[in-house]
Amino acid sequence: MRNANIKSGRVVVKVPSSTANLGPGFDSLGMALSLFAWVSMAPAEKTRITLVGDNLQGVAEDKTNLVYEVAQAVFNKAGIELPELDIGIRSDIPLTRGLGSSASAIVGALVAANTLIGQALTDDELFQMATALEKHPDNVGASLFGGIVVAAWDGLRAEYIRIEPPALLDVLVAIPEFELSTKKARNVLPEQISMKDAVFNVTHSSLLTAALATGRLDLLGHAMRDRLHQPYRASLIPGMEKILHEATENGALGAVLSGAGPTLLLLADSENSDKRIIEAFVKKVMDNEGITITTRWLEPCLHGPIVRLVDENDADYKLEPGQLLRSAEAEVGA
Ligand SMILES: Nc1ncnc2c1ncn2[C@@H]1O[C@H](COP(=O)(O)OP(=O)(O)OP(=O)(O)O)[C@@H](O)[C@H]1O
Ligand SMILES: N[C@@H](CCO)C(=O)O
Repeated sequence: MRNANIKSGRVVVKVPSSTANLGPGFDSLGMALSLFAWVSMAPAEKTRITLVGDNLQGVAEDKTNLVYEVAQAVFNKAGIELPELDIGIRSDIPLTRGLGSSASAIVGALVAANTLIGQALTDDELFQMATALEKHPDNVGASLFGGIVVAAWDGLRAEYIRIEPPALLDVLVAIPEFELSTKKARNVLPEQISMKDAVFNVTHSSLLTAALATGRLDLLGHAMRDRLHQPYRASLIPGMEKILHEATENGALGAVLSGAGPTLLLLADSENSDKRIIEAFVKKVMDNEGITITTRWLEPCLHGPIVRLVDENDADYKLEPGQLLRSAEAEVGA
């Protein structure tokens, strides 16, 4: 058993959501977004899990909860026993919509648990664990490091490089009311693709990465095209094909399926794009398909998790986990 430096207070972690793939960078490119989840964690006599807000319906409130399980994986790896936890989770990230809700929960749990045990694991160990749990590094990399992450995982080890997102990039997400699990959206993908389509994706993903790294917003429309996953997923998301094909004619820099979907993501130039036209176009297409969507303008999030250790003996923090998370926005930063 490792000599643990277990913190006595409560850890509160704010984690960004993420979009994966950015079109051709399937399982490789991710970008953190300004929509957040919070995980709070403290050692306890008996495990309690408190869910806050409307976005966590159906999430387990016992020891099968993803956040609890991931925390235990951290303690196991560090050789520390901490079986009972008081956990609070608040999320503004809708579940199973392609905005990395599971990745943010995994990253929040990893960082909170690791903070509780005095940073026993390195950032690299957390990234390797997160990738193995999520099975691809794009969402977890973005939530863990912020900005844009270019990552590759060979099933054993993941490597990444973080890129600072171009300035002046606005992000419209159109979130359908229906859910689409990553599992279902991966099941429609073919086992094999043609050399022609493979070459298309390698070249476009490389161009996209270079365009993002050098701020060439003018190339995004060309570079964000994909033949590896979006064409196969289109049947699951009415309106997607039209939005992807016509986005640039309607003022966007480019449009893609966000992660495994069903959310659609459109990029805009915050100084030169007419955001009203882009949003009206998306709403009209989805309305014609009879799909109800929520639209939100977001920005790339430049930071990974923000961590705060609070002393529960402090009168200000004598709060239930739920209340603490409600005030977490103010405490841990907007
Ligand atoms: N905050 C959370 N706490 C516990 N479990 C969560 C939390 N957020 C997500 N999950 C789990 O993750 C599942 C959603 O994962 P899934 O990969 O299907 O979608 P996603 O992560 O929202 O989308 P994508 O991976 O395409 O971006 C939920 O059904 C739930 O089981
Ligand atoms: N790269 C993954 C992301 C899922 O969130 C996919 O598209 O299946």
